[in-house]
Amino acid sequence: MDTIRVGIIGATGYAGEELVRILYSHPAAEIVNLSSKSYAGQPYSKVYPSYKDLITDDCQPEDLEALSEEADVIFLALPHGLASSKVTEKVLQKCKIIDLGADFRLQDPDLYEQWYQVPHEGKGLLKEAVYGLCEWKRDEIRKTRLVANPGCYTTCSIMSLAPLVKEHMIEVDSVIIDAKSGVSGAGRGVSLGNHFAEVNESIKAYKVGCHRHTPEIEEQLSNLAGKPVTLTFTPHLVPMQRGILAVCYGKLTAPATWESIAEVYERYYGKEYFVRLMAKGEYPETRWVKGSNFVDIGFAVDERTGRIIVIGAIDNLVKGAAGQAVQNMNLLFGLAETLGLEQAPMFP
Ligand SMILES: NC(=O)C1=CN([C@@H]2O[C@H](COP(=O)(O)OP(=O)(O)OC[C@H]3O[C@@H](n4cnc5c(N)ncnc54)[C@H](OP(=O)(O)O)[C@@H]3O)[C@@H](O)[C@H]2O)C=CC1
Ligand SMILES: CC(=O)N[C@@H](CCC(=O)OP(=O)(O)O)C(=O)O
Repeated sequence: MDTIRVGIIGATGYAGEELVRILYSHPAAEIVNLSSKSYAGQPYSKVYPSYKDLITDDCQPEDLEALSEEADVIFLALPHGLASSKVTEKVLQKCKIIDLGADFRLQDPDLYEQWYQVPHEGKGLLKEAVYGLCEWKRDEIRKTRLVANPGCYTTCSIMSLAPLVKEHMIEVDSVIIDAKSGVSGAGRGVSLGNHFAEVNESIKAYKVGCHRHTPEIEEQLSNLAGKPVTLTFTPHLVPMQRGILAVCYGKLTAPATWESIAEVYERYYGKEYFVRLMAKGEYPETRWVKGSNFVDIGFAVDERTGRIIVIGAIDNLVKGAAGQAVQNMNLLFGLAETLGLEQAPMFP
């Protein structure tokens, strides 16, 4: 097996660091570049002392074009609005790109500009960008040069709802997603709303009715449904380091039992290594997926109201970011999808 040469831009952020953690042990990958704006010239192990004696390289100033000559794949783990101007045809001719940010996720650039309030500088590349939700898009991912790695809330929500939407088993205007995230979902940058005293022993909803993952979930579910899906998405910040729990409600289009729904989930996910379906009466918890690339999914049918409640749990930094990005890399290079990603969850 040839070694895949990997560059990480934005290596000092939480998603970048999680890429480093996973790729460090990946049997077919070698990290050849760790780029940073603020820490260029400093040892990576000084930014993250957990890598003392493991990674001796310094952070490099960012130079995507030069790096594309050296690397087979480059991960971008930057705030939204930057990747769309950095990824060019010239870069893509030399290497593959996996963008962990949002710039290439929405197919419609107007929708992007409306929700993100920044201009999209790479409109010409949107057509070939593939939304990297591996379990649903693997054939397209294998053929592309540019992967738009999904967001953390979106991964958890879409994975939880997709079989029902695809099979037209829930009303497309009835979906409500009530999701909770650990604080690492907000990144390493310090902000008033995210420091310890502000989040500890409290829980808050935020960006109510206006979170930018709403159009991303709607667009992907609409593609699966073959008609527009509109939904309500409410994110919450909870005092834990990692994890997303998405509790998704929908009105069933026809009466169903737990067993009949379970049969559908089994059909779509029964052979998926990273999807773990719960038994009747069992529901996912973030602590059971922490540090792993698993998506745990459980559900209940409320026969009284005709509603279904589907609950999904992921680690936001793994299946919600770096783990899924490495899963995408494995697909791009024809490797086993699970390579380097078989870590058991960590507990507590
Ligand atoms: N955290 C999460 O759970 C998830 C994050 N994502 C996405 O991944 C991306 C990175 O997120 P995350 O790691 O959390 O964010 P962080 O704030 O932790 O890290 C951001 C990184 O981007 C770099 N950076 C910031 N501004 C600039 C700039 N102007 N030019 C170049 N580099 C810059 C920083 O570099 P430095 O400080 O070294 O200068 C740092 O390495 C985002 O798009 C985010 O939405 C997606 C799913 C989940
Ligand atoms: C807790 C928290 O703040 N989470 C982030 C989502 C992280 C993520 O997935 O962001 P992107 O889709 O932009 O990549 C937020 O709500 O903005």
